[in-house]
Amino acid sequence: MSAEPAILALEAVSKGFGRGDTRVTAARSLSLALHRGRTLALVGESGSGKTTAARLLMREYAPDEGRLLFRGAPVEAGGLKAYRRAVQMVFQDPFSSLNPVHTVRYHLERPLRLHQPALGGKERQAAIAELLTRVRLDPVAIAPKYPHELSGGQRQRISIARALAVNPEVIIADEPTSMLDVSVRLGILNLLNDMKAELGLALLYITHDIATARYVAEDIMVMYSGQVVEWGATESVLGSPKHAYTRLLLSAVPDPDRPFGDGRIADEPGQIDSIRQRAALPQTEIRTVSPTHFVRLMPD
Ligand SMILES: Nc1ncnc2c1ncn2[C@@H]1O[C@H](COP(=O)(O)OP(=O)(O)OP(=O)(O)O)[C@@H](O)[C@H]1O
Repeated sequence: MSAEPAILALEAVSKGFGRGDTRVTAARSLSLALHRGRTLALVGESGSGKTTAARLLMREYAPDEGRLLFRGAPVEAGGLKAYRRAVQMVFQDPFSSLNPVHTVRYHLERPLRLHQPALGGKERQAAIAELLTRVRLDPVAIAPKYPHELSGGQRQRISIARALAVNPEVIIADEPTSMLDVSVRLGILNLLNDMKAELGLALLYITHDIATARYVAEDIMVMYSGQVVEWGATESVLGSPKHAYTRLLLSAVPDPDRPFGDGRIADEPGQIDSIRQRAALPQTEIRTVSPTHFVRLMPD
């Protein structure tokens, strides 16, 4: 955890969908805070509420209860433009997040035109080259290409460059490597780590893969059924997990000493699901906990 004030925070936020018997509570009194130069990993199985948390942070959903705070204050209507620039998202699917009819240059030109209208043509081209270099791509070779001419890893690098084009303070990366070949995942995670360090970004790294969370995040939050069951410094949470569900997620990693060893990363959602079913973790045992106080709610 960091002593610096949070750039972005959810404070006791709840969000549900549907009505009556079919109502799903996707976030229950969820609190989290993102700090400059730090990564928070949000970990949990499919359906635990990770993407809902991301959408609440992106202001795609309004909370039913609780507050979103940006630099310590609620976002007013007048501050929306600054907020949209400051908080950027990198999506899971690099294949659908780029427009197939436009070149890489176009994808980077657009946010630059929108958020830095004072840049002249030459300056804008220099900014595009700088962005591509920053994400470790060759500007001359890559700028004129179309998305179908790029690998999945290269596309995800373009998505990251596009997010960086507006000088964000926060990047929310929702499963940014899960659709990529195992061989390029580590490169993308390293790039996100480098961007955090070089640009002082606050990162929210959403994943169902606890092994990669350990690799990129200073802090970790484990979600189950819409609520946080455990959080803290990554090394202490994963080194000595207090909650049975955290231990289950850890047990799905084939070899904790070699999380990237041979490509057997535990990133199949079904794998976690089946472990939960085998252990018969009861949904009813999960109750709302206070955002700063996490206890073992489930039997060991
Ligand atoms: N727009 C929506 N309408 C109705 N239900 C929703 C909506 N979005 C999410 N849910 C439900 O809320 C719960 C949490 O979903 P969410 O997508 O946040 O989980 P997740 O942890 O991100 O899962 P995944 O890893 O599969 O993306 C699920 O039960 C889901 O079905």
